[in-house]
Order: sequence, then structure tokens, then C-alpha cells
Amino acid sequence: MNVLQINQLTKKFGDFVAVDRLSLTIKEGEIFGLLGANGAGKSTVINMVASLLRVTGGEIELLGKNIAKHTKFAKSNIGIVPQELAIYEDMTACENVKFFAGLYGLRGKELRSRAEEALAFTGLSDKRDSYPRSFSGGMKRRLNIACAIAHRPKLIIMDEPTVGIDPQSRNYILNSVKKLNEMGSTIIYTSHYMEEVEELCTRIAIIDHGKIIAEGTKAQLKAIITNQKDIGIELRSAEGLQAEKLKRIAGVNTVMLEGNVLSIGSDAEVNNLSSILQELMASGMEIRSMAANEPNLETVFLTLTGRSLRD
Ligand SMILES: Nc1ncnc2c1ncn2[C@@H]1O[C@H](COP(=O)(O)OP(=O)(O)OP(=O)(O)O)[C@@H](O)[C@H]1O
Repeated sequence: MNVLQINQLTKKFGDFVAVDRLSLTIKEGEIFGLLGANGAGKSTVINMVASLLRVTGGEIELLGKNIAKHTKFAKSNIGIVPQELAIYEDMTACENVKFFAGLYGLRGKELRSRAEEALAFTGLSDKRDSYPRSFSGGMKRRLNIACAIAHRPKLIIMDEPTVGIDPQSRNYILNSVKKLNEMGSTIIYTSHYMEEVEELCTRIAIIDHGKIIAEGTKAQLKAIITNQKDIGIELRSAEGLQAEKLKRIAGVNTVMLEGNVLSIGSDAEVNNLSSILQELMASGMEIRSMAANEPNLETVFLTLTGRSLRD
């Protein structure tokens, strides 16, 4: 069954096209990753799915029903964990969860028991009567999740839920995503952290300039670049590196530097290693180690867009 079907979705802000005739189908039980650089259009897409933003064009169907026509149905079947924290500092943790569960349509005894359940799920039961202003960033994020899941939505959307939080809360959140999925929710997870998307998601769409430029399982996405080899070179110092010269070597497609580690994407069949090494030595680079890397989603993104996921 399709949980979500998006057809030709478009969003314009004035003349600027943030989402450009984007179509996408998400099936029941998937953890679907939307991967893209800052400003690619991820939040704009999911805010339209969550009816937080008006669409300029196109249609969104949730479980076969058009969300613009079935607003109450959509509200009770979608839970969104927005990128910006949406919790009230002057309400206790429990009051926050009840408030949002109420907005999603829960009432009475059911609302109370589901709120406790959501607090327990996010590890916040002992903080139920505390005010979020005393919480760490990670705890606030978990409360944000509790607010989005108490009404047991069929589709849970998480917009970069691990940005700016401590590693412990990050692991907690990643495990929560897996558990919520095992308990029957379909998940949309947006991130520009390639590692998280690789770990969590069953299917991934790479979005760039408001368009999907590639879509599939991890294996399918990596297969797009099987004709590519990835060379990792650790330098003692990258000072004085001339990336432009490396890019001009035959077969080299991408050159990326993170700290002192250089990643070079090259056509697999071109034997250019000695040219690369000569160029590095000519510009005074001292090589600490070298390795042939497995292509990852970052390489896929870089190959398709010519840019890195993180600026
Ligand atoms: N309200 C708005 N008015 C004008 N432009 C906007 C508005 N909201 C978003 N944009 C623009 O639309 C584009 C897509 O933004 P969006 O927030 O969807 O990207 P994103 O992929 O979620 O990025 P990030 O990872 O930084 O959250 C960006 O260029 C952004 O500046």
C-alpha cells in the first residue's frame, strides 16, 4: 500500500522555485530518506506534506486520500517533528505532549494514556512535570518527538532531528526511529548527514534544487557510480593543495578535501594514480596514507551534483 503519493509538487516563493514538479511514492513500512544539501528543498517538501505550507501546484495523497480535501484525516495520520523545536517552555513536558496530541485529534482518557506512553517511549517519564527550559537540547528534541507520536500516526516525518544535539541523544533518536518503524509507522527522515541516512533508511531520494535527482535503495544508488573508483589520501598538511590541477588529470571527476583527507573520485578504468601522486608531490604534499574507498552516498551526491552535501 502507498502511504504517500506526491505528484508534480511545486512550491514557489515569489519567482523562486523551491520545489520543482517533484513526484514521489512512499510505501507502507519504509524508512524513507530525503537527502540533500542545505537549501535543497527538503523542509519545503515535508512542510507541504504536513499541511504547514500551502502548495503552489501538484497533489499530495496520504493513504489514497488527497490531503487538501481530507484535512482532518491527514492531521490524525501524520506526525511531524519539525526542524525548529516546537514546544512551549511555560508548559510541563506532559502538558506539551497533551497539547499537541489534542491538536492531532485525541481527547479524554485516550489522550492522557497516549501522552504517558509517548513520554515513556522517549525516555522522559521522570521529567513529565518538569518545564522544558531546564532540558538539554537533546531532551527538548525527544520531547518534540513525543509531541509528534502520541496520536500514533501512520506517517511520521522527522526533519533533521539530530542537528545540534549530543551523541547520546542522537543515538537515542536513531534507535527511536527504528523502533517506531518496527511498531508500524512509515517514516520520512530528512538529513544532510549521509551516515544517518545510510544507517536508517530503506530507500533514499537525493534532492537538489527542488528536484529528485536520484532515488532507490542504497545499493541502487551506489550502482549509479559503479564505474567510479574512490581514492582516499591522507596528507600531513593540505596547505598549498591545488585541487584544480588534480581535477584536470584524465579520469578525475571529483576532488573533495575534509581536514587533511583528500577524496578523489575517478573513472574506474583510467589508470591515473601515478599522475595524481606526481601532482601532489609537485605541489609539496606529504602523503601519510592512501586507500581505495568504497563509494558511499556522499560520492553519489558529489558525482551527480558536483557539490558536497555539507558546505
Ligand atoms: N518562506 C520562504 N521564503 C522564501 N524562500 C524560502 C522560504 N522557505 C524556504 N525558502 C528557500 O527555499 C529553498 C529550499 O529551502 P528548504 O528549507 O526547503 O531547504 P532544505 O533542503 O530543508 O535545507 P536545510 O537543510 O538548510 O534545512 C532555499 O533556497 C530557501 O532559502
